[in-house]
Amino acid sequence: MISLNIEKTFGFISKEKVSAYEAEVKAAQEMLEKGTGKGNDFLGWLHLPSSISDEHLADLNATAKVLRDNCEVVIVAGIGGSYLGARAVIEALSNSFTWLQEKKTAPVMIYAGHNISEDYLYELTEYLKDKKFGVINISKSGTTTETALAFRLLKKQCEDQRGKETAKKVIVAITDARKGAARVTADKEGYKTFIIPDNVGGRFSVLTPVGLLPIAVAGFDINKLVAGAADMEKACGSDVPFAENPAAIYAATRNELYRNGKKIEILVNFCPKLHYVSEWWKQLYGESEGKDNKGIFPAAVDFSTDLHSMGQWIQEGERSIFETVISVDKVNHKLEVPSDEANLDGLNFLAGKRVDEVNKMAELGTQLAHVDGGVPNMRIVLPELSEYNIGGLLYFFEKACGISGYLLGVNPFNQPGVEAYKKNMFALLNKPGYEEESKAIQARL
Ligand SMILES: O=P(O)(O)OC[C@H]1O[C@](O)(CO)[C@@H](O)[C@@H]1O
Repeated sequence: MISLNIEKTFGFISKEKVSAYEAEVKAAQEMLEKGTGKGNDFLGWLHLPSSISDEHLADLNATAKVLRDNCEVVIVAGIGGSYLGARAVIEALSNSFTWLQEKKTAPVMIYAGHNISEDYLYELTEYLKDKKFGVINISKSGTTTETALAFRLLKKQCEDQRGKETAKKVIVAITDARKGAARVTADKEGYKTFIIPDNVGGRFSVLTPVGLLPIAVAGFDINKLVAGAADMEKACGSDVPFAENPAAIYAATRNELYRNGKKIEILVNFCPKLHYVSEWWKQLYGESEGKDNKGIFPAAVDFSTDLHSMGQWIQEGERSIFETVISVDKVNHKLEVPSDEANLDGLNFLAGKRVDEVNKMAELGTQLAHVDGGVPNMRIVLPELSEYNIGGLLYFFEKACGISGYLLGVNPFNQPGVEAYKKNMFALLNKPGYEEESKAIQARL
């Protein structure tokens, strides 16, 4: 199970001040449990892990098998919470070069519907031309432009290449039970569908079929992922005392840092496989807390890579940041630094050492340097990258986010600000129904 260490924040905020959040956190947890807080119609994620049935997992695994048996490539079409969770888990657990390996144990997973780049979509459709591919179309609203546009292209190509009957077998829709264009199309075409519950918002949906189906298709054990999340649900439960509850402590610490002028949280990893965990986390916290002119800005870096770009800013720039490091204790493979007779690179002092030992010293050295430079530091340790631990990590962040949003005094479960760009885009594109907005926006150009 993951563990949290906040010792290296204490030069900046006091332990007593963090402990003093106990009552506030308790109130926030009660609001979540009793559904008395803002956004209380979106609390379906709270006890989701412990309520997932074996039958549901079996249905997901069976559908994943159909896709695995019939596809060389599977496209996950979705944006935001409708793709980031799946990508986060799949990339965290996959071989870094999985798509280059000759002997494949699972379909190549590709993501679309998360941008409107003509080149991206053209290149994707070109790549797919000789591939037996399938599509998982994921959209809670069923009307998101980016995803709908990509799906329109992919559906046609799949039907043209594989025939309508096979396309029906290898296209799966994950969407609302009743409404939205994705639902209408799936029902009309007879696709297998999974439902995103009404009371689970996109960014909290990784443990619904939104995340679970693609993760299973990619060959990972969703039963273990859910088990890890369920154990974390217990560990972060409202009955767990504040001092032993990682979600409570994380939420309290980051809010105390925020109240002391630390407006930016940088999620750090020392393992590139975690890049998309950070992307998922950015949406979770950004959409949940960034409103009412408030909220910690969630940023992320991949170290040691970004020590050679953002490292300077973090060490010596404006002191408005703190770091939360995700550290993986045990790596999955062993590789030692070889000795070299000529030693031209001067690295023989590392000969015989594990590469991970060098990485761990980079991590420790960075932590000490950044704390010395005025950057408070929290550390989340994962024993290793596994389905179980990643499941726990995701739920930990979700629970802490719910608590943290209530500590901040916002509704952590809406995202009204996202509509502004959509309204302008539709007005600029003369979407029917936007005539007034179109006129108004044209007058501004
Ligand atoms: O699943 P949908 O409805 O396509 O939405 C995708 C994403 O878009 C947003 O609604 C923001 O526009 C996110 O909250 C969500 O995760």
